[in-house]
Amino acid sequence: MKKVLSIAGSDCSGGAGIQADLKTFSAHGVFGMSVIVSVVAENTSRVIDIQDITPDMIEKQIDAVFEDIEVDAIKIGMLSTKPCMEAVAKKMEEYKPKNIVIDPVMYAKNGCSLMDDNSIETLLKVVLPYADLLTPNIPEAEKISNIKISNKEDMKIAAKIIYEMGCKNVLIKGGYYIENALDVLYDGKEHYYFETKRIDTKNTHGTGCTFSSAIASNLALGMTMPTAIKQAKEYITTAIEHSLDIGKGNGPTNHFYDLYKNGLDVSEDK
Ligand SMILES: Nc1ncnc2c1ncn2[C@@H]1O[C@H](COP(=O)(O)OP(=O)(O)O)[C@@H](O)[C@H]1O
Ligand SMILES: Cc1ncc(COP(=O)(O)OP(=O)(O)O)c(N)n1
Repeated sequence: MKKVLSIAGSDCSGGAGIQADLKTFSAHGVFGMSVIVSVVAENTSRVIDIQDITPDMIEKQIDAVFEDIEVDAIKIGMLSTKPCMEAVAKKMEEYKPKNIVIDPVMYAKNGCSLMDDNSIETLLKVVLPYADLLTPNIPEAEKISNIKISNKEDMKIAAKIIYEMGCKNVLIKGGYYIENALDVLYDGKEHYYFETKRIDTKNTHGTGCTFSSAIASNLALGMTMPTAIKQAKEYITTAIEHSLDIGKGNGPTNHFYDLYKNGLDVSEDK
């Protein structure tokens, strides 16, 4: 069984962060592991508070995984402060794992900040170079590239600017902000486009976490980058199409729709 690690924050309401990552790993048939970087008191409507795990404890969690288990891919999500970023980058340098997908989480969909604004330089200089794939959404890509993104052409330009900062591939996700759900990949040579119709739903909590974890799972399973993204795009689109009206705000996506769509038989006399 392929083994995939999430290094991210915990969303107690279950739709985003570590919880979304582990559900996504299970839905892909890979063995999921987690290093918790921050504990976030949040739900489908708001972020109440954030408590970071100490850098020393982040490092020890990463050591505990790597001294024992071969890791086939990593998804890195919310890194709220400079010390958290430095701890994770130090361990990436030490263990040099393959297939690192980094979702540079800055804000939750409800607008609440998940990253200290003063840490962006550290994110770009210390963390970004470890990314086999960086997956910013439009506001994150605007912050990183320093350009305004309003259409596909802007996405292409921003992707090139971000690629030049040192990641191996960049995928700008246009789901929430561009008319169609268009994502643009740039690998240093070519642009690739992944496009679906925009699904009219408010229940999109955790889409970015789920998408990046699906890509990491697919890379662990041996797919090439474009194929891993194409398959993950199909997965996230289905998960959004069948998203769950749970909570009072933006409900979560449905990670196990494919598993349950025909009715899971849980009878005992089989
Ligand atoms: N309403 C939607 N309909 C279809 N696809 C969507 C929708 N919202 C997001 N997506 C897709 O979900 C994935 C995650 O993107 P996005 O929601 O922009 O990330 P984030 O959660 O980081 O803001 C992308 O493939 C994006 O195109
Ligand atoms: C703990 C934690 N990590 C990341 C996020 C942001 O997740 P994302 O997939 O971008 O989903 P939205 O917050 O935009 O719905 C989070 N909320 N919590």
